[in-house]
Amino acid sequence: MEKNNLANPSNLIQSTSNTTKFKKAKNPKKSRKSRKAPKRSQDALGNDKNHIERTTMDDIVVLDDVSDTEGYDDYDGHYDNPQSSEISNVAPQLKVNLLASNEDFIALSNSSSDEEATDKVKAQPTKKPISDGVSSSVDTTHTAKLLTTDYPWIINHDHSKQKEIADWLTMEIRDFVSYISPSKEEIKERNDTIGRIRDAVNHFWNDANLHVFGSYATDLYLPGSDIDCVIISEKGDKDSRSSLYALANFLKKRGLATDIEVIAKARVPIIKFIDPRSKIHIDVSFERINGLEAAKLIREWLNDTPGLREITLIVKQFLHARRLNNVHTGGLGGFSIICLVFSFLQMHPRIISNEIDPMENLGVLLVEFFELYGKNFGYDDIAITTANGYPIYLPKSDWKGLQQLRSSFSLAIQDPGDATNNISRGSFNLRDIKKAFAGAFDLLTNRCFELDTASFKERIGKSVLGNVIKYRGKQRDFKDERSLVINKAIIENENYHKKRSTIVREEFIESTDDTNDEKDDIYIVEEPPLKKQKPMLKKKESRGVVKINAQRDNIIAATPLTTPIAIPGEQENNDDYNPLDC
Ligand SMILES: Nc1ncnc2c1ncn2[C@@H]1O[C@H](COP(=O)(O)OP(=O)(O)OP(=O)(O)O)[C@@H](O)[C@H]1O
Ligand SMILES: [Mg+2]
Repeated sequence: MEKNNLANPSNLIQSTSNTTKFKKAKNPKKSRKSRKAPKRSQDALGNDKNHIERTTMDDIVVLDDVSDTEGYDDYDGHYDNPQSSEISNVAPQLKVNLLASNEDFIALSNSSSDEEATDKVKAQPTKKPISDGVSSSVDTTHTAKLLTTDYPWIINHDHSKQKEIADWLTMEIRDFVSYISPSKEEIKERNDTIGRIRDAVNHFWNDANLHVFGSYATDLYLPGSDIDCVIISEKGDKDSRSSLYALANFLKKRGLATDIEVIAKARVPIIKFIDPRSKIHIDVSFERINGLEAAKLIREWLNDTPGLREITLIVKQFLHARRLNNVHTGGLGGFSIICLVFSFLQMHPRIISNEIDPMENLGVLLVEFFELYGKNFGYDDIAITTANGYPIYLPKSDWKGLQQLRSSFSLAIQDPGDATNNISRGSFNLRDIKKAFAGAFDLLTNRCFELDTASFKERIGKSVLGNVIKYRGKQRDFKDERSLVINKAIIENENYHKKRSTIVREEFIESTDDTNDEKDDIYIVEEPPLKKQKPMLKKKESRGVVKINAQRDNIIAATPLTTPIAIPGEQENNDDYNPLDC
């Protein structure tokens, strides 16, 4: 069993090298691929994890998960990264070295066009990288403007003159984020894609609508990320095997879907396909609102947590490039990554005390993130959860409903929308994830030391961040054009929640009116009817002593699990919300 010290961010501050010094807060705030069919996967013990029966009907792959237990663990929208045979087939020791030395890099985008581009890049006579592997030139003569550098975010963005290497890293992180953030065309393409599929769904089922959740509804997508959607209907009956198959067939006949897979019997039944026009991978699930709730919550986290988007995108790219973001093969999914970064930033002692401005210290924070989850975190004993909207650490033994884990050395993150759900339970390859994070910490700190002692001349054309992440694919502009085109998925998700809260309020008023009629002037406040209490956290309440104590006591908060905050009149499956009214 692997034992670790408990996570203690205050240790991290001391252990961070002089080359990655924090920058004090200037204005401290007042307070705080081509789609492949999934492979049969094995669990940590080598047992067949999901007994998938596979048939093909009318070119649609139908997958039946007869174990019917795992749901999101198996079908979570991450088949976009078929396991790299190069990595999976190497001997374990070598694999570790590859992960730690950043030699396992796989290009960023999963869309077939970008894969093609990547292949072309490999075929190009690329300029031989200088000794540190960095080349800052771009082959502009080639019509497709393919990159001949692994670190394109440094092109025309030279920060080598920065006195503090930590500042240099912070600037590179910002450049990377603006480099991979979506252009007007990309946002429009995603909007149009969803529009086409929604029209088809409305046409096929007149009581149903398509909603978007996941990274497109939170603006946390990388180029080539899939789009997660859910169909919700008035009748609530669209999750049957026959409905899934009928819709898949309809989309195919309309020319709206290729490479279709129907995964009907998982806990979360799903259709996966590629939109032929945009080549974007789409996942459609059915009759579940929790993803829509999570999208709203994550957007609130993003508003309240400076640096969350930046560090999350870097970590996502870091894991994506190592094929460690695929839950199906034991990697860490997007949702878990966001929770880890949110928890790290929200519990950082120097952010809590307003000593530092996270946006000015992204570099050190990234190094510390890798140190925390690569070296110090107590995976054996500690779970991550939220209380009153704030993340806290919780001894695993205090999480009463925690599902059986494959091993005590495993990540446990409580779903903020469902206290019984450990969202990282499928991430059984924690050893490689942890090693990759630890390796990234070593690589980044070594790089900082190396560049700190280098002359300005020696630093030219070098990258700090490029020591741990790379980008290959089509050349992009440094344009974050999210403010120029509306992301319709976000607007629709906001409208969905507005509409939903209006219905909930009206129902509540109606139920109290009835009471008044009957009892005349005897005023009785009735408990609103609850089908099932769901602990979806609302906006943050008081941070109180929970987190402060958690920090001081080595971040073990012996607080009870998230207190359920019930929404009056909420019905889990039938919320009376008519998506067509939106
Ligand atoms: N294990 C899980 N349990 C419950 N809900 C989950 C789980 N995994 C994913 N989800 C839901 O699906 C949504 C999308 O998850 P996913 O892991 O695809 O993240 P993402 O932000 O879309 O990242 P990516 O860009 O890599 O697809 C989450 O926001 C969450 O609502
Ligand atoms: Mg997704």
